[in-house]
Amino acid sequence: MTLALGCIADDYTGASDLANTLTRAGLRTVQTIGVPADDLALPEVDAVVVSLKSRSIEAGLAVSRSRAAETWLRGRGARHVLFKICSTFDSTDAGNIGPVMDTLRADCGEAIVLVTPAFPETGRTVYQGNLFVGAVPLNESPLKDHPLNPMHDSNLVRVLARQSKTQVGLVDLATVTRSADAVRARLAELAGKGIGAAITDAVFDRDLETIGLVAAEHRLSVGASGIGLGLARALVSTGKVKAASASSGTGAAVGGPSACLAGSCSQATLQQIANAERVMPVLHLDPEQIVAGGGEAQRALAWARPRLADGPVLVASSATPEAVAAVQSRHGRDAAGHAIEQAMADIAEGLVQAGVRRLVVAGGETSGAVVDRLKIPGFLVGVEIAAGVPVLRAVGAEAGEMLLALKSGNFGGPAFFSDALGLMR
Ligand SMILES: Nc1ncnc2c1ncn2[C@@H]1O[C@H](COP(=O)(O)OP(=O)(O)OP(=O)(O)O)[C@@H](O)[C@H]1O
Ligand SMILES: O=C(O)[C@H](O)C(=O)CO
Repeated sequence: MTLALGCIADDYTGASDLANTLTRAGLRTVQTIGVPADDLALPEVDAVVVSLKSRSIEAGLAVSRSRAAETWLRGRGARHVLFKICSTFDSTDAGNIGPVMDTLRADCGEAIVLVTPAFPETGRTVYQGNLFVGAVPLNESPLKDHPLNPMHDSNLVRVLARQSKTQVGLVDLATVTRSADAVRARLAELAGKGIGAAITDAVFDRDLETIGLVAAEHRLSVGASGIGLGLARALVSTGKVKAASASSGTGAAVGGPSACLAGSCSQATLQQIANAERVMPVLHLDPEQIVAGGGEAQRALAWARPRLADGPVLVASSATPEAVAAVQSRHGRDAAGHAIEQAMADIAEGLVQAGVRRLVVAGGETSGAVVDRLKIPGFLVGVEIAAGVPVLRAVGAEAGEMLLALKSGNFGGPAFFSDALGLMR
């Protein structure tokens, strides 16, 4: 295997999102869970997205796991590595984007790293270094209430500078729209001043194509699916990769019972759950019972099992920012988050034991806990359900043939759960 592009994603939904984008841009792509075991049978691909559950863990651990992934990717020919972060730059001042970027940059000897979370397809744009979610700045968006990484500053030059050891500069939109050469010159100017990272403006896909052309000449970049799109288009347009047609289906039908799990507390997911209640049974978990070890997962499985024969069910821990804050104030943000993630994993394990082979999971951390518990080592990318969310076919899963959809909290349309199950046959 000689990779054209290696990617390290800091959560599983983000990895799935990026794998979807690369596939649709013509790169044969596979998503792995962690660094793959040597005996995992992977197809011949142009890109590998190594999924880590590293976004909200201690920075040192995030760095060591990212370095192991980088070593594996570069050992398989990846000249360029993309460190895939959230399009809403989910992180705190304690890390992890800055520390991981600093280490990967030192490892590959890169003078300066292009950084942009822009992903216009999902309404993420960057202007003068400020990240917008739709029409509002990041710090005025629902991401200000994120349970684990609340975002209170939309100026990413400031945000990254607080996390990184290097100085952080800006490549503004006027430079990006001027030309790739103008971007190259700006990067050289910044690097000449000892600046090691540059937040790069992007508002349209054409800006990402310019950025991707320049980024592909470097060894490392940091961003979301948007820069992935730019890199993929650059690899195809420069002839480094022969574009492959994206999957038109999800392969052989899997069948069997289906279920949905929602741990994301995003505004989008809350709306999607409310809409799902009109078409499938929905159980809302009690986070207090989960944290107290009150058998909430067992209660959920006892509720779900007799309903699976009649159709899909949805089990949700998701709650409003106010309710989440109340739970966190009583039990601590990390403790509450971890306990609920593990309860979701318990429920997923029980559902698979009950025969479920088609599973939709909402939330990156939630997906990480579920996929790890199901011991799924990798995924092939199927059809796109919504921007940033494909159907995934498990590779090497203990349970055998499975289809999953790992939905980023903020992604998907109002009827996402039904839409997903309709494509997961
Ligand atoms: N009712 C609740 N109270 C407190 N915390 C909760 C509750 N429900 C879920 N959580 C926690 O909130 C966090 C949600 O993070 P997760 O990454 O799963 O969703 P997300 O951030 O919306 O998704 P993405 O990262 O894909 O955008 C998890 O740690 C989860 O355990
Ligand atoms: O870039 C995004 O928003 C990705 O989908 C993600 O990282 C979700 O956790």
